Amino acid sequence: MSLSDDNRYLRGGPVAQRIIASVREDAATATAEGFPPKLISITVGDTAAVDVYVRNQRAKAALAGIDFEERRFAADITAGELEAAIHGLNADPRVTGIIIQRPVPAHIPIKILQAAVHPLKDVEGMHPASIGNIVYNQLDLAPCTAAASVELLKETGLDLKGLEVVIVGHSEIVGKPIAFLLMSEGATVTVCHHMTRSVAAHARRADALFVAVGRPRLIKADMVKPGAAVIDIGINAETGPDGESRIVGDVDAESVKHVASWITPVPGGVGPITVAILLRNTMVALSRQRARYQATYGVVDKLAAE
Ligand SMILES: NC(=O)C1=CN([C@@H]2O[C@H](COP(=O)(O)OP(=O)(O)OC[C@H]3O[C@@H](n4cnc5c(N)ncnc54)[C@H](OP(=O)(O)O)[C@@H]3O)[C@@H](O)[C@H]2O)C=CC1
Ligand SMILES: Nc1nc(=O)c2c([nH]1)NC[C@@H]1CN(c3ccc(C(=O)N[C@@H](CCC(=O)O)C(=O)O)cc3)C=[N+]21
Repeated sequence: MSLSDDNRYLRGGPVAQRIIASVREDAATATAEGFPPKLISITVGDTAAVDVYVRNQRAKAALAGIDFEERRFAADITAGELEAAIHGLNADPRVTGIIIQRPVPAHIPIKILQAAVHPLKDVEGMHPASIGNIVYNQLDLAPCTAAASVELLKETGLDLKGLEVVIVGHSEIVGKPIAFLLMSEGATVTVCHHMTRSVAAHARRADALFVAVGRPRLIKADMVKPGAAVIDIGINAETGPDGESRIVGDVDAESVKHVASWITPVPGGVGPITVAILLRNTMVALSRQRARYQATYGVVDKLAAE
């Protein structure tokens, strides 16, 4: 298929803008009704990809009318202290959503933190009780990056039913949820990881290739089927030839763009949609909390209840 360079790029900006515009309307209505949305981000230690994400969360939350607060903790904090902080946020009625930025330092088991977030405030769908929803095809609150990646694939117009999809990377937050979301859509899914014998052999069969590993230029042109859609999820900070720090993905875009029919740029691809979906998930969490509030107190309006 011959496409101009411009059409080859699946840009996330316009999709993100659409989502944020709709979140903004919902947030304004909820705020007027006495339920202002508030998102809390928890960061432990320092990671470049997290800094980029948090910076964009802050900027886009402001655009959408969602209150945003970052809580930063030193890398030597204990798991118990963090759990206590999360329990405090669970108990605070002003807090709608809590996101725990990954990675956390090795001495803190991430699962303990994810399980500490109340499922009604779990805006990433990472609580053990939440992640099961996508296995049961309840997809309205899925892990943000996975949902964002699938959203971008849909922009190609490809029919997902029976589509041959290969995912490289099987983390709980990206690769695995993408596999479940795509199975729900009827795709045939292969998942590769560091023990896969030949990632290239699998990748070359894919009509749609998702890559979430965290290794710049892991995927080269000879690993891609001509005409495929390539969704690059990697966010890696590296120093460019000019000595400046820059963000690159996991795909060698310069070579792959000549083989693939669609490729997501980094930056400007999956990342902006991830942020938009986090905000959308915050509104989904808010409406679940309102439903709980109504069921408990029999009123829809917190202000009217006072
Ligand atoms: N754009 C966005 O919105 C987001 C981007 N990211 C980015 O995506 C990337 C991946 O993130 P995340 O999933 O959290 O990372 P993890 O480190 O948790 O997972 C990486 C995965 O890649 C697999 N892997 C490692 N080496 C290879 C290899 N040589 N071949 C095949 N698979 C391999 C690992 O397998 P195994 O476990 O078997 O070793 C693991 O499943 C990072 O660059 C991150 O910054 C992450 C979240 C959101
Ligand atoms: N619990 C958790 N969930 C995550 O989803 C998660 C995480 N932890 N830890 C860090 C990674 C990384 N990540 C990014 C998301 C969006 C951009 C983003 O907005 N990128 C833009 C902007 C780039 C820029 O401003 O330079 C882009 O790609 O165009 C970046 C990085 C989410 N992650």
